[in-house]
Amino acid sequence: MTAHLPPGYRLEPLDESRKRDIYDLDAWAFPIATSLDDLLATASPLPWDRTFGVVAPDARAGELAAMYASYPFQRFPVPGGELPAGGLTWVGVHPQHRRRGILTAMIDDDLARCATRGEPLAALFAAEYAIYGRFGYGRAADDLRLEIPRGTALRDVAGADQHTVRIEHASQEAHGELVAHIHRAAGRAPTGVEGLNRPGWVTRETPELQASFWDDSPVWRQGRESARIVIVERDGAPRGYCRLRRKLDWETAGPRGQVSAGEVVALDAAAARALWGVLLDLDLSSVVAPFLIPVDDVVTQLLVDRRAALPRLADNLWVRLVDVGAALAGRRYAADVDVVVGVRDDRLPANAGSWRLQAGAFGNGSCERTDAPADLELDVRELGAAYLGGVTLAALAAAGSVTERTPGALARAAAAFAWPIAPGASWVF
Ligand SMILES: CC(=O)SCCNC(=O)CCNC(=O)[C@H](O)C(C)(C)COP(=O)(O)OP(=O)(O)OC[C@H]1O[C@@H](n2cnc3c(N)ncnc32)[C@H](O)[C@@H]1OP(=O)(O)O
Repeated sequence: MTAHLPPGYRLEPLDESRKRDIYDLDAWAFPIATSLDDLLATASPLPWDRTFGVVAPDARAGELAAMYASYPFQRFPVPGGELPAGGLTWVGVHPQHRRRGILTAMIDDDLARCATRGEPLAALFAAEYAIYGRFGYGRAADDLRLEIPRGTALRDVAGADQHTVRIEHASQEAHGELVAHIHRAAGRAPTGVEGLNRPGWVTRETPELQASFWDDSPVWRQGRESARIVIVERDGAPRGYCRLRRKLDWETAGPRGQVSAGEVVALDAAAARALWGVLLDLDLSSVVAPFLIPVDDVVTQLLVDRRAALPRLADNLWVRLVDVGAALAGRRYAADVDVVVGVRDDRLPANAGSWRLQAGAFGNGSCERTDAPADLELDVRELGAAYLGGVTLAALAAAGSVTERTPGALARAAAAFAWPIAPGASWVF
């Protein structure tokens, strides 16, 4: 099913010279109080060779009706490995032009480009939950939002007291390499076991994404201080970091400061305990709110009373299989598996049909087309949901979205597709 733009509309590549038009359109799609000039002063994360606009038939010079971009993730973490993926982002349609099929046409354009570039996956963060399922994206990961009261008790971890602490102004120049190194290492082996990675723990792979992450323009402060960083070190080597901003409010009863913590990332439990110990004891603060954390993050085990942190679940990554064969062969499985999967895919017919997946537990596998009857049948959307190992095929079957044709196949496949580490990205793209 390939959609086309409405009559008279045309798609065109956008380069950096169109930045003002892009930010103007973006501010129409995502209302924001900040002036266009202030927005233009921020570091742009956009990949200029993968950014596209839609122009209406009656457009004034430079005026955009819609846009989208796609980050080039060469090393998108999948269970037990990495694959190229397109990270769909900055999707926006001007309110004047909505609900006439422009997003649908842009999705088709993006998926076709992913296929041409050899990216077997597409991934995104959804602005609204209901938008992307119809296009074959499945909700593949959740994350936790916490509000942890100051002084909340943490369980002890041996070695935590061996760490020293640095608290500094955060900058790319001073901390860029340190943060990139710890972030990547923490995703590659959260338990210290090589190969047992965190799927979806995508890194900021381009210089533009790096610059945007570190950008500390006043626009992003919203009444809070400039960016700071807490680093915990052991024997002089950095083992964990958290970039944060504090905001101080006074009430009759005293100070009510909030700590907006960005990523809280550590290389082992002792470093995590040391880092959270600092965050939960900052003077004049009353609550620490990490932006988002994986659902199985170490802190969920360290909190003596997790309820006190008011945990809430949010959807994290959505995944779309662009090339079912390459995607299924490109990840590892947590149990031996030999299953024929019957896939429906109305958008990308090359994915539709039966695929035989064979793999040994935590080893290499293959996925080939077959004429054999399917053991399991499902839509490509469900395959995307299960792909990172955080949503089980059994849960999808319970909801009527996966059909078992061969008795026993669901249990075996569900165990194999699951992954010991919960998936999720630590930042929103
Ligand atoms: C990965 C990211 O960048 S997420 C950011 C997404 N952007 C935003 O949320 C900004 C504000 N919203 C917008 O810009 C637009 O409304 C968009 C991009 C969400 C939708 O664009 P449109 O061009 O109106 O979508 P289009 O006309 O192709 O709609 C296709 C289908 O999706 C449905 N749809 C579109 N938006 C939504 C929504 N927010 N919630 C539920 N359904 C939606 C339409 O109803 C339509 O359904 P139908 O085929 O059954 O008729």
